This record gives sequence, C-alpha cells and structure tokens, in this order.
Amino acid sequence: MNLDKLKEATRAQMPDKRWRHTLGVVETAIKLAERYDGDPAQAELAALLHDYSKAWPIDRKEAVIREHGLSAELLDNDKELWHAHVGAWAVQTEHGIEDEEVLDAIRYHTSGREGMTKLDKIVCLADYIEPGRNYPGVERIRQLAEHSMEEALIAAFGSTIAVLVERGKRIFPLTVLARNDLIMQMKQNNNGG
Ligand SMILES: Nc1ncnc2c1ncn2[C@@H]1O[C@H](COP(=O)(O)OP(=O)(O)O)[C@@H](O)[C@H]1O
Repeated sequence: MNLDKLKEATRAQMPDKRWRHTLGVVETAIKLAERYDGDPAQAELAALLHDYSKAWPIDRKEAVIREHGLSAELLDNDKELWHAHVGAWAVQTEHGIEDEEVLDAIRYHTSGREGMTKLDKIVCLADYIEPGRNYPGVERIRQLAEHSMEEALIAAFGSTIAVLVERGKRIFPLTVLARNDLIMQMKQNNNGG
C-alpha cells in the first residue's frame, strides 16, 4: 500500500475544508499514539481515512448501507453517523485495507463503542480536538487529553450528548454505552492502582 497514493485518493473524496480537518486529525492522532504508547503508523492511516466518505452524497451512503448489508440500525439513526461505517466499507473495498483495527477505528470514530481499543480512542479523540476544532468546551477536552484519553473522551461524549439533548435530537445509544464503559474503566483503574 502506497501512503501517498492513498492520501491523494482520500483528498479527492472531499472539499478542501474537510481535507484540512483530516490533516489536523492525522497530526493529532500521531501525537496521541506517541504519548499513549500506540502505533503512530497505524494511527496515521486510520486518521487519514476516517472521513473518507463523509462528503459523499447521502443517497450514495444509503445505497452502500442497503446494498452491502451494513448495520440496518444505522438507517433509523442520524445520517451524520453513516459515513463512519460507509467509510470503513469503502477503504476496504476500494483500497484493500484489511487491518481490522484500522477499519473498526474508522467505523466507530463518530459514535464510539463499548470496549474501545487504543486505536479507536486515538482516532475518536483526535477528531474531537484537532487544531481546527472550535466548539464550546474544546479547550478543556484538549487539557484532559494531556493526561488521559479516557477522561477526555468521557468529556467529549458528554458534550455531544448534551448538545443533542439541547437540540431535542435522538441519541444513538452506542455513544452512551461508550461513555458508561469508559467511566467503568476509569473506576477500575483507580481501584486497582
Ligand atoms: N450518539 C449520537 N447520536 C446521534 N448523533 C450523533 C451521535 N454522536 C455523534 N452524532 C452526530 O454526529 C456529528 C459528529 O460529526 P463530526 O464531529 O462532524 O464527525 P466527523 O469527524 O466525522 O466530521 C455530531 O454533530 C452529531 O450530530
């Protein structure tokens, strides 16, 4: 696999603004991998590809979900969640990406999930805190990320859930499960020393 070709192919899927965001996520994911003993090359690849299908027309994303048997549950939930699953399918199909950890990190980067792997955490958190992000509370999440990915993600998921509640929108339950699971992990780590 040629990383430069993959970069060009990814860039071609999206407008410049989304590409700048992608580069910010790549930079941040590499830093998090270095800080938290992850694999920087794997983090770079997953971050590069995380929004691969974000800018695709909604009909194209829906067709992939229907025609290729992706989680049907997605169709009943916020369309913002679709690109993560469709993106994992697309990079596997179009570019032969077979690293399941990379595919899962792409698939769950928006919602999170229970039992998040280190790579899931790196990509999801990098997406929340890359330098181009500017939303209320982002500075606190960046600060938490200096010492704990789990604490930072608990705050990040909390802020997403709060915004959705504020707007009267439905919440895809996986994010609640992800946050609960991270809180449990923190408690166990604190008790276990
Ligand atoms: N649990 C959830 N339930 C419903 N919508 C969600 C949930 N988690 C995230 N979202 C939606 O997805 C959006 C996240 O998109 P964004 O942060 O732009 O992701 P990306 O990195 O793919 O650009 C949020 O604005 C929110 O509307």
